[in-house]
Amino acid sequence: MTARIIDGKAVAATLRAGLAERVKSLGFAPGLRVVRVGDDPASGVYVRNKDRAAQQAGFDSATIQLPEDTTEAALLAVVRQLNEDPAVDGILVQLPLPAHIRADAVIQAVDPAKDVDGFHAINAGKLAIGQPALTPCTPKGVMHLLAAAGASLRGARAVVLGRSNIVGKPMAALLLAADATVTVVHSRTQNLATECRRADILVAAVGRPELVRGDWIEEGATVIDVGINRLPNGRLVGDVAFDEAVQHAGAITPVPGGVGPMTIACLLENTLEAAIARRGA
Ligand SMILES: Nc1nc2c(c(=O)[nH]1)N[C@@H](CN(C=O)c1ccc(C(=O)N[C@@H](CCC(=O)O)C(=O)O)cc1)CN2
Repeated sequence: MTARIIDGKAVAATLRAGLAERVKSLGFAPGLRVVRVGDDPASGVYVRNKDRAAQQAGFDSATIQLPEDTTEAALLAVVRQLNEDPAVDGILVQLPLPAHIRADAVIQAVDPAKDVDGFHAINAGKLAIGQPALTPCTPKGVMHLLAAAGASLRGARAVVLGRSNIVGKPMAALLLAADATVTVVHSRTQNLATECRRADILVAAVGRPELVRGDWIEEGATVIDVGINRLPNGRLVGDVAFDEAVQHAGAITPVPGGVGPMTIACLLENTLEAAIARRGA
């Protein structure tokens, strides 16, 4: 079997075009502010791409760039100012932050109504108990990809590889809400390969280049690769050994061009949702 490739760039472009149409009909431009601290080069690329995508879709978007030696107190003051600004609907603090800043303190300082990353404990808690919430962009993007691929989730065995607050845990909650039977596995799980082989739907989000081999994949399974790992030779690979996996999966996302573009499209979707909820539009 050779898997069908799930084209994240195309799905993201369609989602962004639909959002741009909805923004046009709003009569105001939803406000997004992305805060970047320091000079991490990958973050620089992601933040520029977010800003460009937001502006193209008609959002009022700007990046606030702060120096590497910004103190936690100074960053918290910026977040508080954005919380108070009525023109701002969505706030995102780009991660990773420099080591001297406690990321969690910053995440919990964002007004939950403007938390377009969906990382605040209020939004994470609502998602966990099945209430409407701003939902983390990457797992939300995965759900869009699964829908675009025609994956049927009800009663399917879904395995999430990774247990981060940003991807693994919210991913499991979203799949559970869609009636999948969900197992979360991680670096300490015994017999990872055997666990993964049980999956009809496998979401790999563990941050280990090409950890998932072809023989970890059930014939015909849908494989979503959230990993974005840069090898020393500069090549970008996922958490799944794509050339092997494509021989077993029924459908698979590539890296690049799979989940990554969806993360940005879903940030715009969250910002529009936050704007509508805040302004009663
Ligand atoms: N505050 C947040 N920080 C981070 C998040 C997040 O959701 N919120 N996620 C990641 C980075 N990220 C968005 O911020 C992100 C990563 C990758 C892509 C993407 O489009 N990747 C391309 C490849 C790009 C390349 O060449 O490097 C792809 O996969 O096709 C978008 C967004 C960590 N931080």
